[in-house]
Amino acid sequence: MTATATATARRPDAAAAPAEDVIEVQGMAAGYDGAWILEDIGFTARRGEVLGVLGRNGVGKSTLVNGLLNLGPTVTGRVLIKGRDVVGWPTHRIVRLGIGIVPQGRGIFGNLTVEDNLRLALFGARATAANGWTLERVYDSFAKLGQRRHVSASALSGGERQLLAMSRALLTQADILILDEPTEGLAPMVVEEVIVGNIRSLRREGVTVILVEQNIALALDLADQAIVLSDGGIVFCGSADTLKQREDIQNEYLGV
Ligand SMILES: Nc1ncnc2c1ncn2[C@@H]1O[C@H](COP(=O)(O)OP(=O)(O)OP(=O)(O)O)[C@@H](O)[C@H]1O
Repeated sequence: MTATATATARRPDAAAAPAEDVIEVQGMAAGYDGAWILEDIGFTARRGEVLGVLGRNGVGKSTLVNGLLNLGPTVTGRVLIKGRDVVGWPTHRIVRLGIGIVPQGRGIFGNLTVEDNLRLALFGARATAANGWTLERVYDSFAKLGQRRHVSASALSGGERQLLAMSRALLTQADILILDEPTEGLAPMVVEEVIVGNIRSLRREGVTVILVEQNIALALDLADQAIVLSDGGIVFCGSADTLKQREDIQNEYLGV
């Protein structure tokens, strides 16, 4: 049922940076209270690529990505982030390697302004080895946030909240960004205008994106590589282009 594979296909417009593996997972199990949700998980993600994490509701996608950061689930096996095995590390130490997460539900402070939300993220950032993200760069890259910097975050639209959450993660100096269902609850036009374009530009800048998505068409459009989870393991690991052609896998495991 499970499969471990390293997928290597790259899109022609992939970032020019060397395609080093920034995440390498081997024989990982993750679960809660002594019961494993996922076992024998193995995959790699390369710098500047989008990796889609797909599967039906409740299959363990959030458990997997939260496990990478030691954010709740119990994890065994090997989780190498930029070559360091982080299993057992506290989350704050893992984050310092340059990996950020935008959790499902976004995790922003509604009673603070947009700018205060961003400044809080900067406050916790590494003092050295910065990835170059500053408030000014956020406002340049995500113009909508610049226009609304003094507005309370609770007044933002769903798409703007998602941008704010992504920006907060980038300001912690992340160059690996985990997005857990970024399109959830957003209108199709907002998804297209706000999410798709910005994920593409992050990728062009060399940010590695781990994209957990229920919207399979969108994920396959954005992703270079994909893994599909089912029954506690990986049932597909390979290029998004291959998965696009595997209607059997899409039908059986993704309900397409
Ligand atoms: N904190 C927790 N404690 C115990 N069980 C949990 C916890 N979080 C999730 N689970 C269980 O782990 C399983 C996988 O949940 P998870 O949220 O990882 O799936 P998912 O694929 O992300 O689902 P969805 O697409 O609905 O967000 C579910 O059976 C869920 O009930």
